[in-house]
Parts: sequence; C-alpha cells; structure tokens
Amino acid sequence: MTFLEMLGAAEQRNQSLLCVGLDPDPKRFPGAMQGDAGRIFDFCAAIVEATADLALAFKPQIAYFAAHRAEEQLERLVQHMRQVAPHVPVILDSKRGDIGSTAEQYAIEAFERYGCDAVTLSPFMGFDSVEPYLRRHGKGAFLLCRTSNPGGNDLQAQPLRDVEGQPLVYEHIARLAQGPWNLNGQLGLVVGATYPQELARVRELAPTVPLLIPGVGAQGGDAAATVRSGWRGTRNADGKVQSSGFAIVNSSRAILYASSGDDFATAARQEAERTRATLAAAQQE
Ligand SMILES: O=c1ccn([C@@H]2O[C@H](COP(=O)(O)O)[C@@H](O)[C@H]2O)c(=O)[nH]1
Repeated sequence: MTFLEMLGAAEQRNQSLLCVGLDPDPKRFPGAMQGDAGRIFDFCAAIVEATADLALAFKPQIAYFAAHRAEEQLERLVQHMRQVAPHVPVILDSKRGDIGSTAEQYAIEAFERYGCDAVTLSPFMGFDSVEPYLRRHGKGAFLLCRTSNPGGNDLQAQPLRDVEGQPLVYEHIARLAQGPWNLNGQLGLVVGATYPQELARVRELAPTVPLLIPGVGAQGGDAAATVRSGWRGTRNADGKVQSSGFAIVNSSRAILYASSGDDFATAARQEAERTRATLAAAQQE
C-alpha cells in the first residue's frame, strides 16, 4: 500500500482528519513519569493506544526523542504503532534538507531505521535535496510551504522576481509539489492552520496533494476554518467520507497534555474526540 492509499483507508475507517502529534516532553509527563526520559515510550504508547481508532495519522516529532537520547524508544514506538494501529500511517516530522548524498541517509533513517510512511522536508536546498525521498516507491514526503509560525513569512512570503508571474516563495513551492517535483505521486505540503487565507491559496494552487496542517490546539488555529480552507473531499448523505480531501490536521500538545494527572491517556482521548468532531462538523458545512 502506498502512503496515500493508507491515508485514504485510515480516513474512511476512523472517519477522521486528525493527526495525533507525538511531542513527548518528560517535564510535562504525569505523576511518577515526570522528568523521566526513560518513560517516553510508555507515555507515547499510552497515547497511541488511546487514540488508535480516532487518528488519521500519527506524527512523532524527532527532536523530542533525539534531545533525550531516545531514538531507540522511537524505533520501538513505531513498531508498537504497527501492532496496535496498523491502519494508521506514521509521518516522521524531521524537516530534513541537505545535499543528495546526505539526503539518501536521511531517507534510510526515516523509512528503514524508523519504518515510517512519510517524512517532512525543507525544500530550501532545491530539487536534488528532495529527490532521494521521491525515488522511494509509495513513501510520502511533505515540503514545508507556509509554516504555522509567525516568522514563516520572513522568507516564505517573499516574491520570486525571476519566476514567471512573480509568485511568492510558498506559492512556488505549492506549484512544484503539485507538478514537476511530484515524481512518485506521494508528495505533499506543510501549511499552518494559523494562516487560513494562505492555506486556501495553497489548496487552490495544489488541489490534489495532501496537506499536513499543524497549528490547531496549542497554537490557536481555527479547526473549522482549516477544513474550509484545506479539505477538498466529499461525504455521502450518511456523512461517511466518499473521496479523501487529504487534509491532515495535526494537534500535539493539546492532546498529549490534556491532563497532567494519571488520567492523561483518557483525557488525551477526550481531546482527540473533541477535535475530530469539530473537524467532522466542518466537513458537513
Ligand atoms: O509549520 C509547522 C510545521 C511543523 N510544526 C510541528 O507540528 C507540531 C505542532 O505542535 P502543537 O503542540 O500542536 O503546537 C510540532 O511538532 C511542530 O514541530 C508546526 O507546529 N508548524
């Protein structure tokens, strides 16, 4: 199964646009786990188990593992996801971007070492830095396009004077992903929920690629506006997904730390259910 086939199947099965982000910060762990980086696997596994039937995708952010020398726990976590949620694709958020020979190694890291289905990439170094991932049959890649942070506009909203029509940088990235760079048909874009107008513009320029959309929850992005701007699927009269719109709406901290008590997994499930329902309601509008 390709990444996009997995995504479509997960959307149907879990009736969800919600990506559960895994950003484990031991300082925020509950009770006896607090401050213990050796419990990263246990914390994340509990979240995965609690949300396996609610998630369209899982997105571990590699920095939260590497910072605590917990790469081996990330390996175990992805294996655990395959056991308890084999239908949910895993997107490694590592935002890699380097020359081709180094990119080959990063592709091995994402797809072989960790066994993920997709990876996030910076397009800043150009096509040859992205190509090694695109040569992987069925594997997904998401290019940073219009990111959710305030500084995203510093570079991404600059006009490209030498390119026809003088598009903004993020508009150019969207066109490349929709067209010439999309070698294996599995390329997508990262666009922040915090900028719904830019999200709508990216969707206009790249109507069929998957959009990974962080920024709802802790960053305050409007979940309903995100669906209106970024989702292009359809539902039948019963409300079931008919064709996938490939909007993958990520929330990390709001779900992970919904409670600081021993009920953290139950609270995470409730927050994931709430967010999934908000997204689903907007799909009916
Ligand atoms: O533009 C971007 C790209 C990536 N991220 C990542 O998504 C999550 C967001 O976490 P929240 O707790 O839901 O705010 C995090 O891993 C970021 O590294 C992003 O926020 N914006």
